[in-house]
Amino acid sequence: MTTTAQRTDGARIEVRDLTKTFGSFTAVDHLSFEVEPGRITGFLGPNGAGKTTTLRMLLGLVRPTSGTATIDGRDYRDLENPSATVGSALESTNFHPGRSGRDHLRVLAAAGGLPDSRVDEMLELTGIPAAARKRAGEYSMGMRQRLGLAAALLGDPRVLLLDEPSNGLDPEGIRWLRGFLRHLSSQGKTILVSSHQLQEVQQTVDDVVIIANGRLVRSGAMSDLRGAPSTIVRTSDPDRLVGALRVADVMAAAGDDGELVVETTDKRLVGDVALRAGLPIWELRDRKADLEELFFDLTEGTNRNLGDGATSPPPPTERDAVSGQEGANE
Ligand SMILES: Nc1ncnc2c1ncn2[C@@H]1O[C@H](COP(=O)(O)OP(=O)(O)OP(=O)(O)O)[C@@H](O)[C@H]1O
Repeated sequence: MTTTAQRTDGARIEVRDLTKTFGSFTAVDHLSFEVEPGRITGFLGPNGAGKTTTLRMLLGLVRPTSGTATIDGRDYRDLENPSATVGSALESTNFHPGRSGRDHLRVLAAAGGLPDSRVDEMLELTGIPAAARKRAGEYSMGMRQRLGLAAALLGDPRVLLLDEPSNGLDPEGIRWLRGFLRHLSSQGKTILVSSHQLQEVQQTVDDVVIIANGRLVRSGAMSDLRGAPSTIVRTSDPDRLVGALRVADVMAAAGDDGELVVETTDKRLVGDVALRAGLPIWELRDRKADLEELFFDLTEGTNRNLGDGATSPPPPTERDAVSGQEGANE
């Protein structure tokens, strides 16, 4: 791993007041957010929220109606060395089915002026060296995802844009991807990952950007979004324990299924208060606020693809795509 061994100079992604309309339909609506180097950022939203359209604008594949989407301070098309700046894997399916994984990467490497040795390094790095000679049409979904990742990494880019990279990976593959992205971010790379798999995202990302109906609904560090950590406790008489905790200056409220949510992480304190009150402890554990809960609270009922037609978009056309570049990076 010679080329990925050092820490890279960070490159920020900046989306400012970005809007994209298709006819009368607004797919992305005055969206602003930043993605920082050395961090993994999850890009979340219900189906049709505008994630892919935003990623395509960042890659210069779709022209914004207004606003800007820059990488390292520039529009994609103004980057001096695009393949060393940004790598992307937007879809995992569009490799030429008759071409081997290695040949596919060689074509991309040649186009980017990179040596063939880089191809073998990337096949190794993404765990598919044995599949190098196999035709891409025979790859499993998980292997196509890894090949897409290998293609994205060819130019050792400072920024990675990945659309649903864990789709089709088995549990071992998902664990591998998590470690792999963590390794890349520790080198200072800027990683933006769209995903629907919230449990997985929760374990992988440092920051999230959540959008709905093309608009930002929340962004920030996972640790801030989760709210204050607290403790779950279960006992025979929850009301009495709430009273006893209040005397000890600790607030508690009823949660689901007879449990209490206590506003402290000090489990020993909760246990001592219960003991003094003569109450049994049936369960005592940390409560980590759930990304899934937060996501549904923020985006409930906003899936435009399930609408009644009044708010649905027109059928996709290619006329708004930047001519000649459509699909160039995929
Ligand atoms: N070329 C196009 N012409 C018309 N409408 C489009 C076009 N491209 C995207 N849209 C619409 O814009 C909206 C946002 O689509 P987009 O693919 O960006 O959403 P997404 O958040 O990536 O969704 P998913 O999670 O399903 O991939 C959708 O309703 C989609 O149908």
